[in-house]
Amino acid sequence: MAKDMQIAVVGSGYVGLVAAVCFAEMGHDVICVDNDERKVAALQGGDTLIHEDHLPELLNRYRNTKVRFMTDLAEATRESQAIFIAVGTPQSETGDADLSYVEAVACEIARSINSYKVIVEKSTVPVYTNEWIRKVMERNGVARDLFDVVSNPEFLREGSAVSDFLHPDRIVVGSDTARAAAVLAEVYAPLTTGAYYTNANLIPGVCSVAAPPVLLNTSTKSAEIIKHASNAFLALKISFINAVSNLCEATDANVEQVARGMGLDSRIGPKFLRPGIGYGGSCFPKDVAAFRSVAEQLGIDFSLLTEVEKINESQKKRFLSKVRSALWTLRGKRIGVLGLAFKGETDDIRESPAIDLVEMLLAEGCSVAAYDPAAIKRTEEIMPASTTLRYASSSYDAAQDADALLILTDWQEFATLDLTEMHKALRYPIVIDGRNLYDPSVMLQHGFTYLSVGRPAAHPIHNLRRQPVTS
Ligand SMILES: NC(=O)c1ccc[n+]([C@@H]2O[C@H](COP(=O)([O-])OP(=O)(O)OC[C@H]3O[C@@H](n4cnc5c(N)ncnc54)[C@H](O)[C@@H]3O)[C@@H](O)[C@H]2O)c1
Ligand SMILES: O=c1ccn([C@@H]2O[C@H](COP(=O)(O)OP(=O)(O)O[C@H]3O[C@H](CO)[C@@H](O)[C@H](O)[C@H]3O)[C@@H](O)[C@H]2O)c(=O)[nH]1
Repeated sequence: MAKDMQIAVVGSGYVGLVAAVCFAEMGHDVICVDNDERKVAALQGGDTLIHEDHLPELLNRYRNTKVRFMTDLAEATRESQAIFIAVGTPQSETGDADLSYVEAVACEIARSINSYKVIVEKSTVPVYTNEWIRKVMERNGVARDLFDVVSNPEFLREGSAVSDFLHPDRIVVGSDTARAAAVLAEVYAPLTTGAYYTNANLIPGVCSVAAPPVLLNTSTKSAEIIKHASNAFLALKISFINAVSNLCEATDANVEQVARGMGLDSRIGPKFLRPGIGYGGSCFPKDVAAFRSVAEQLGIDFSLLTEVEKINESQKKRFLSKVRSALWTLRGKRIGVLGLAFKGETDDIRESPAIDLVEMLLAEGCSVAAYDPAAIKRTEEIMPASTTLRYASSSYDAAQDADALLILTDWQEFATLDLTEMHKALRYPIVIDGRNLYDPSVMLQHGFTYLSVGRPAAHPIHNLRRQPVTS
């Protein structure tokens, strides 16, 4: 039964598309619906539209067979047992999650429902959303025994989305009825029983050695809160280490040593203790704001989250001050920038701190040559090239004749630059690294002035003159 369950996924953005092809990989038949006709046509033709490891391979394996893409939600509703809603829940002006896309989908399901369905919140939504979906269904005349609403939050990260989906730490199912919980248990059975991991056709590097994930059954409200609380806690961890990194800079201590010393305590753990230029992306900024807003509406003081946001904002300004401290004045300076995406291995630029920094540099009168392995096309759409902004063809092209090179995204390829080439390309050998990709002593050996986050700066003598390369 689990092998041939018919599932609908509504929304074929990041989460919807990854969920659709991964459900197919788990053995299910999937209809993936989007109201963007252009997107549906591209997906039918095999274009994923996003840069994500393993996604093209899975899309091509299953498109138009086990995964059908369409715009017709009514048909998808009628044919499926479980309908996963994975549409956007962007931040509204007040900080709340804008749930209008979720509501529109619920209304459309209500119009076409013909037998018992489990409606699954896969989008990140605030507590009580399941009750609102229920109300929308009932207001549209759907009998209460024709549906259940379940919360099944998604924890995948961009850049490792397929691997995260097929090999999650936990699968949270918030359901208030045993009937709906049983349907979700069946959907995820290939993972939770471990059966999927014995498949001979596993994608190399994704799931070869896997302990089956824990299936955690909770109430719907608890599941909704688990998602917001998890993202807010991870954001808090990042802001905490960023604040600690500032303290390290003020005392000439080294945040990497401090983070390692903290992370070895198993109660703290080593992950999400990388300092940088602040968190970004389509999730943390909006989800922290939405969680804060939920607390406010419930009359609960959660000003800790306001502090998390404040530290995150100030981290970008602090990085700009670091650039100023290395270059004295900024007007007219030529800056090479490595990285536009909000993190490495993705072309997503939503709420990217790198883009914010490029905007700040341009506002200061700098000219910028920026390079990113995958995100230039998307960036050009919101920030076209101009007399002061050029998109470079490589890291070395971005560095050519620049007064300083900034590393703003943690792409793996930026951690393995040819430092001798880079030194030759730059007008002054100054690297300001917002992601701590290099060992300061190695940069010093190569003759760079090297500033990073929360670690003592490396300054060769006569650091503002071009230095001979020593390696
Ligand atoms: N991006 C992530 O890494 C991630 C991870 C976990 C959870 N989430 C959550 O998942 C949700 C989706 O995020 P995303 O990044 O995939 O969003 P996205 O913007 O990439 O995709 C949303 C898709 O929904 C489609 N859509 C909107 N209204 C529709 C409708 N009425 N019918 C059919 N399709 C419709 C849009 O055309 C779009 O393709 C959000 O709530 C987000 O917070 C995202
Ligand atoms: O130690 C760290 C870890 C991350 N970041 C930054 O934090 C942001 C978010 O990174 P990450 O969490 O890896 O990426 P996302 O794809 O945004 O994933 C987060 O948001 C998703 C959407 O809700 C959740 O599903 C994931 O579990 C959650 O990790 C990025 O700007 C990173 O550069 C740091 O600065 N330091």
